[in-house]
Amino acid sequence: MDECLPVMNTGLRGVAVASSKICDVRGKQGKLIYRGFLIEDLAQNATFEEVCFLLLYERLPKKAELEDFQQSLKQKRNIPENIFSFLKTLPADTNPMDVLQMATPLLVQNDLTVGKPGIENTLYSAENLISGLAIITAAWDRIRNKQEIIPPDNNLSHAANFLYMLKGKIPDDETARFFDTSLVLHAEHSFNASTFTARQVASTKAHIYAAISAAIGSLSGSLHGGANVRVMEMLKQIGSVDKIDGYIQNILNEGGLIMGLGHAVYQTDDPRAIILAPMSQRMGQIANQPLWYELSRELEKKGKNAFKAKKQKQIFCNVDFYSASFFHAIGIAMDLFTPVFAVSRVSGWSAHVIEEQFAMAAPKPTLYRPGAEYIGDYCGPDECLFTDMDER
Ligand SMILES: CC(=O)SCCNC(=O)CCNC(=O)[C@H](O)C(C)(C)COP(=O)(O)OP(=O)(O)OC[C@H]1O[C@@H](n2cnc3c(N)ncnc32)[C@H](O)[C@@H]1OP(=O)(O)O
Ligand SMILES: O=C([O-])CC(=O)C(=O)O
Repeated sequence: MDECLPVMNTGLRGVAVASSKICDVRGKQGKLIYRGFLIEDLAQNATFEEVCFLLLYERLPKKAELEDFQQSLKQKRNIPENIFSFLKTLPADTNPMDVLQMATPLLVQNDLTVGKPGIENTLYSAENLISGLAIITAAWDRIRNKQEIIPPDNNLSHAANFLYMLKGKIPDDETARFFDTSLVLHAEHSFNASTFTARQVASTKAHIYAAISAAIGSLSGSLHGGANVRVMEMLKQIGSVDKIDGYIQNILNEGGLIMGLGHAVYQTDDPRAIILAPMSQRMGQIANQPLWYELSRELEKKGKNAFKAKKQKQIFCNVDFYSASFFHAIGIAMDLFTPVFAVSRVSGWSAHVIEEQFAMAAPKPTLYRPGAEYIGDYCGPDECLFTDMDER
């Protein structure tokens, strides 16, 4: 290896690899900020569409701008029919994250701007992706359950339309608003693993569809967005409050993970979990299923205490801890939790792809290409000698 700065085997924790104007995560304080605005403020006051505009266009929209933006997203709900035909060829048990990752690049078909220079073209693609991912996710759930695909309802917001296309029923206002807020909460989180993936792909000058598809793959992992599914599996496995202690002891003794706890950046509770907890409680009450919130609440307390006793350090809730029981309460299938995360995060990923490709926060675009310390063989002081097959 030639001279390289040694930040090896640390997962790049604490290493800043780029400047960004999109998001600030202040881990010690538990603050999450999108383009200067606190997440608490956005969750309280902004719709998902407003947040998408903020992330993509760097400021909150004026009324007319928001209306145009909403209209533009609605127009892009009509994805090419052959995407549905493709989905219908897949086995019904295909993982929805794999489906989303496979189908996302097909959205390129109704985007004549791809490959053309100019930020306005990539912004068009970003809107196409924001609309498209929601449609694909809802349609796949219908197709795999042998139900008719529901056409979009352009009187509905992005959040309400997604739930409508998923279930065939227009959600009540409270559910629609809560779901919209959950999309706001999941939209952006600086250089998390999937966003870094998207930016790295974008840095090669690959188009935004390639970057988003790669990011979906990255999000699917159980240490990242895929944790929300594992949280729900864990809650189901525990099943009742009296089983929590035993579950925790087993998991910690086996060196396993309590899903939804721990974070690479936050050293306090994730502000999104703090907002999601009462939303999960409320939706659980409405669905007449208070158990999952109650289990989560107890598991949080007991899990944190047991972790402290075992490791002599604290652990905190991340976004996936309460999103699981929240999504469950509003009737979203467990294996759709991570696709729903992607349906929201595509907005943040897109903003990052644009920032990366158009050097919006840096002097010029740069290809990511870190080094690695080679610790493999040299077969002696120099390189190995190639041996013929029958001499090995
Ligand atoms: C949207 C998101 O991506 S949010 C994260 C979603 N992921 C999860 O919820 C999965 C569970 N959590 C984890 O695996 C981790 O906390 C991560 C990957 C999120 C963050 O990890 P890091 O901050 O890098 O911590 P790291 O993995 O080094 O763990 C530090 C120590 O805490 C332990 N630890 C971390 N999280 C947990 C957990 N949830 N349960 C039990 N132990 C844990 C580790 O085993 C490790 O122990 P050790 O020091 O004895 O080896
Ligand atoms: O920032 C991270 O590492 C993970 C996370 O919480 C997110 O992507 O929302």
